[in-house]
Amino acid sequence: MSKGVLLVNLGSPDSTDPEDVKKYLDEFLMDERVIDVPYWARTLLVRGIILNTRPKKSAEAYQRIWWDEGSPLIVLSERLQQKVDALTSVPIALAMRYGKPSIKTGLEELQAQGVDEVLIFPLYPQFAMATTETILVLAEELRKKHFPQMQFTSVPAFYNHDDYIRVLSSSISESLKGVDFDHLLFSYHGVPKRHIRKSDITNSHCKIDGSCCQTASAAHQFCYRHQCYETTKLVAEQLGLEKGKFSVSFQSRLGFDPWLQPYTDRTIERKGLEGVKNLAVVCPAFVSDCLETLEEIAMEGKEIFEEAGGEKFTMVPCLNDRDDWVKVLARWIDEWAHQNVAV
Ligand SMILES: C=CC1=C(C)c2cc3[nH]c(cc4nc(cc5[nH]c(cc1n2)c(C)c5CCC(=O)O)C(CCC(=O)O)=C4C)c(C)c3C=C
Ligand SMILES: [Fe+2]
Ligand SMILES: [Fe+2]
Repeated sequence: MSKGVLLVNLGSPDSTDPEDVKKYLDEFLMDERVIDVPYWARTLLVRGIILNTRPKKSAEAYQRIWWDEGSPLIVLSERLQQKVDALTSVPIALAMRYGKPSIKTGLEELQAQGVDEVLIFPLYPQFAMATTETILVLAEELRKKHFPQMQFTSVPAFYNHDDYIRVLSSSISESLKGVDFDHLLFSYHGVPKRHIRKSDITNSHCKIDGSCCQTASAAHQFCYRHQCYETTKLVAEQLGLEKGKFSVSFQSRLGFDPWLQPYTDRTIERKGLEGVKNLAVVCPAFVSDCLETLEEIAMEGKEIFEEAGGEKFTMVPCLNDRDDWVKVLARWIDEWAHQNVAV
C-alpha cells in the first residue's frame, strides 16, 4: 500500500463578499455536529434566522483581517502543508471541512499520486464533535462512496502530547519575552455545554462542574473541556507560571444556549476592571491564526480591555508554520509512514 496524509482545517469563505460568507456559513452551520438539533429546527434557525443577518456582520469582520493572498487561515494552512511536505517522505495534501479545498478534492489529489492508505490529520489539538468528529465522519462517508479502495487512520487529539506542549510553550515564551505581563489568558473556542455531555462516552461522568474534568475518567478521551484545561495545566507547568497568573476562558459563543464558561469577552473586561494593566492572550485551540484570533481577540479583545482600563494587550500568535511545529508534524507523520515497514 502507498501512504499519504490529509491535513484538515476548518475552512473559510471564498472571499469577504457577504454572498460567499453566506454560502460558507450555510455549509458550516447546517452541519448536524455544529448545530446539533433536528434538521427542521436547524433549517429554521440557520436559514430562517442566522443567515438573514450574520453574513453581513461576519463579512465585515473578515474584511478587517483578510490578506492579499486570501483568508489567513487558508494561507497559513497552505504554508504549513508546503513546509511539512518538504520534510516528509510521503505526499501531504490539504483540505478544509467547509469551503475549499474540500476533503473530497484532497483525497482525489492523494489518489492521483497512487496513495491508498491515508492518515487523516485534523488540525485541532483538542477533540470536539464540531471539529475532529465531523471531519472523521465526513471522510468516512466519502471513502465509502468514492474511495472504497482506500484505508484511513486518524491522528487523535494531541492536547497533552509532549511535543505539542513543548512547541506551544516555546512559542508563548518567545512572544512574551520582555513583556512583563500581569496575567496570561488561555482563550479556547467555546462549544455549547450540551456538546460536552453528548461526547461523554460513559454517559455519567460529565457534570460540567468545577471538578469532573479534573477527576480521572475514560470520558476525557473525548471531553473538549478536560482537554483545554489539560493543555493549559501542562503549558503552565512547563513555563513555571504561578497559580493566579493565568486562567482559562472560552470565546466565540453563538446563539442563546449555555456555552462553556467563563466567556472570554467578559473575562477580558473583568481583568481590566480589576486593575490588570498588562494582559497577554494565547488561543491554543487554533493551530492557525484566523478570524477568531485576529479579529475577535487581537482587535475586539484589545478594545474591550483598553476600555476597561487595561494598558498593554499582547496576543500570542498561533503555531502557524513555525519551524519547530513543522518539524514535529513531519516527525509524527514519518513515524506513522515507517510503521510496519521492513528495514
Ligand atoms: C477549536 C476549534 C473550533 C470549535 C470547537 C468551533 C466550534 C463552533 N464554531 C461555531 C460557529 C462559528 N465559528 C466560526 C469561525 C471559526 N471557528 C473556528 C474553530 C472552531 N469552531 C475557526 C478556526 C473559525 C475561523 C474561520 C476563519 O475563516 O478564519 C464562525 C464564522 C465566523 C462568524 O460568523 O463568527 C461561526 C459562525 C459553532 C456554532 C461551534 C460549535 C458548536
Ligand atoms: Fe467556530
Ligand atoms: Fe469533563
